[in-house]
Amino acid sequence: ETGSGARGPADVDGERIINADKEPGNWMSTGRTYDEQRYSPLDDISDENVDELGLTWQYKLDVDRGVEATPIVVDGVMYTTGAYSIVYAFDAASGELLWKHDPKVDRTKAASFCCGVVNRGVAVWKGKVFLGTLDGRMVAIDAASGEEVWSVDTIIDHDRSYGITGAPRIVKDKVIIGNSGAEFGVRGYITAYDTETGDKAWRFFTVPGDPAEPQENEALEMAAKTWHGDAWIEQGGGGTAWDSMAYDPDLNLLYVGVGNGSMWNYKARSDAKGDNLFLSSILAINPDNGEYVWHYQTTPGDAWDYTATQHMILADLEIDGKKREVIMQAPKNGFFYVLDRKTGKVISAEKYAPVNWAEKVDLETGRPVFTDHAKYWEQDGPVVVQPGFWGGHDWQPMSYNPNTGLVYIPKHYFEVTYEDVRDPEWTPQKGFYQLGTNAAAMSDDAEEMQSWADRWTGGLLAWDPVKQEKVWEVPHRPSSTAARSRPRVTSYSKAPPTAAWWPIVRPTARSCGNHRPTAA
Ligand SMILES: O=C(O)c1cc(C(=O)O)c2c(n1)C(=O)C(=O)c1cc(C(=O)O)[nH]c1-2
Ligand SMILES: [Ca+2]
Repeated sequence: ETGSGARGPADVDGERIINADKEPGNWMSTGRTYDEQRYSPLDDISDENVDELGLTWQYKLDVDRGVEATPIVVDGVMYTTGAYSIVYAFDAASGELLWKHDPKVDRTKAASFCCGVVNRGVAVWKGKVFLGTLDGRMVAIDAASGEEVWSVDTIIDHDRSYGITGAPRIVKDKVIIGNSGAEFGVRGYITAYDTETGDKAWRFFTVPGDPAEPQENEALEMAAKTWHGDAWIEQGGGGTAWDSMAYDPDLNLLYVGVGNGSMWNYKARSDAKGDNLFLSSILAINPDNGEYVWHYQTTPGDAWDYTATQHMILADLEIDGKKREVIMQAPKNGFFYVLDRKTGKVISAEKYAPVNWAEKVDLETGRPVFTDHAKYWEQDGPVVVQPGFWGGHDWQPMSYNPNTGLVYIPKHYFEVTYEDVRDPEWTPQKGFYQLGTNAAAMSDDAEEMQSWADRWTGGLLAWDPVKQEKVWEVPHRPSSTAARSRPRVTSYSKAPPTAAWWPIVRPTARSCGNHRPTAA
C-alpha cells in the first residue's frame, strides 16, 4: 500500500516502523525497520528477472561529491540527501522533484571532515524530515513544503572539527544524532532532541571528560579509570558515534556504535595503558533518558581507527538449540561479532577478513588476544596492519535475510602501514589530522604503489552468523587496470608539520567498485 492519499506526507510514527512489514512498499527509517535488517519483503524482483531491470528515472544532484544516503520512501515520496547535506524530496514513481532543502553548509570548511562532505540520509516522523548537517545542526523540515521548522546547533565546541555525516534515528518522539571528527581531536557524544520542539532531551558522552572535573554520570566515572596520561584530555579522546544505531522496542534499548580514539596512537593518547572506554564499543542506552545500560568493547585501547560505528543488525538466531536475541556487527577490526543484545555478552566472534592485530577473541573474557606485530608504538619503523584504517568493512551497510539466515557484507581487503611518530608536534588544530602516527605513509615509487593498489580490493560476502563462517563471496572486479589508467594514489610528502600528516590514499576498496580479491 503506497500513496493512498489518506495521510499527509511523511506521516510516520513508531507503530508504523514497528509494523513495517505490513507496508512493504515503504522504507520508513534508514535501516527500514528498527532492527536495521535492511531486508525488503517485496518479491516482484527476483533472480529470474533481475537482468530485465532498467533505468526508470534519474536526477542530477547539485554537487558531484560522495553520495552515501539510504533514501527514505513513504507513501510515494522519496526523501534523500546528497553532498553538503542537501535534502531532496521526489515523487518516487516519476522522479519529479517536489522540493529541495539546502542547509547552506559553508563550502570552505570541507577540509574539516575526514572522509568527504557526505551525508547518509534523513529520518522522517509525523510530517517532518530530520537532517543532521555537515556543520553540526539538527534541522526539522516540513515534509510538505521543504521549509525549515526548527534548527538546533548540536556542537559543543566549534573550535574543533566536529561534523555530522550520519542519519538520525527517531525513537518515541526523540530524534537522536551523534557526530564525527575523531581524526582531528574531539570528544564524542550523542544527543536526543524532542521532535516537536527541538528541545534537548539528553546527551551521552562516549568518552570521559577531564578527570579533574566530575564526570557527567557513573558510567563515565568508570570509563575515566581506563584512560592514562593527559594527552587525550586535550585531544578530546575521540569516540565519535558517526554512523550506526539500532533500537529494540521490547527491551527499550538503543544501540550506538562508537568510533576510534583521538589521537589514534595509543601510546601518545593514553601511555599505551588502559582500555580507553568507550572507544570502539557498542553501547546500549535507555532512549528515554540517555542512561548507560551496557557496553561491549571490540578493540580495547584502539590504535588503528578500528571504529565500531559500522552498521548493526538485531535478529533472533537459533544457536546451540536455543533462540538467542542477538546484535551483530562487522566492525572495521575484521571480526564478526554476535552478542546477546540484552546483556552485551559476546556469544561468538570470528574473522571475516584478514586480521593480524589479534589472534582471536577469547569468549571467556570477551577480549581480543592481541599480537605484538601491530603495536607500532613499540616497533622501529612502519608495520603492515590488517585490516587498515578503512577496515574489513566500513560504513557501507550490510543486510540480513531472515529466510536464508545469512548476513551480506560489503567487504574490504585493505592493509596499510602504521608508524609511531617520535617527535610529535601536535596541537589540536582545525582541519588537520591529529593521529600521532604516520598511517599509510606510502612510497613514491609507482611500481610499489601499484602493488598496494592491487591488494586493495573488495567483495560481497555472504556470512553465516550462527556457524560464523563464509558461505560464499563474489569478488569485485580487479582494480589494477583502473589503477593504471587513472592515478589514484597521492602522497602528501610536503604536508603540514603536524604529527599526523595524512598521505592521502583513497583506497580503491572504498566504494568505487574496482576491486580484486586476495586470499582470505
Ligand atoms: O572518526 C570519525 O569521526 C569518523 C567520521 C567519519 C565520517 O563522519 O564520515 C568517517 C570515519 N571516522 C572513518 O574512520 C571512516 O573510515 C570513514 C569513511 C567514511 C565515508 O563516508 O566514506 N566516513 C568515515
Ligand atoms: Ca575515524
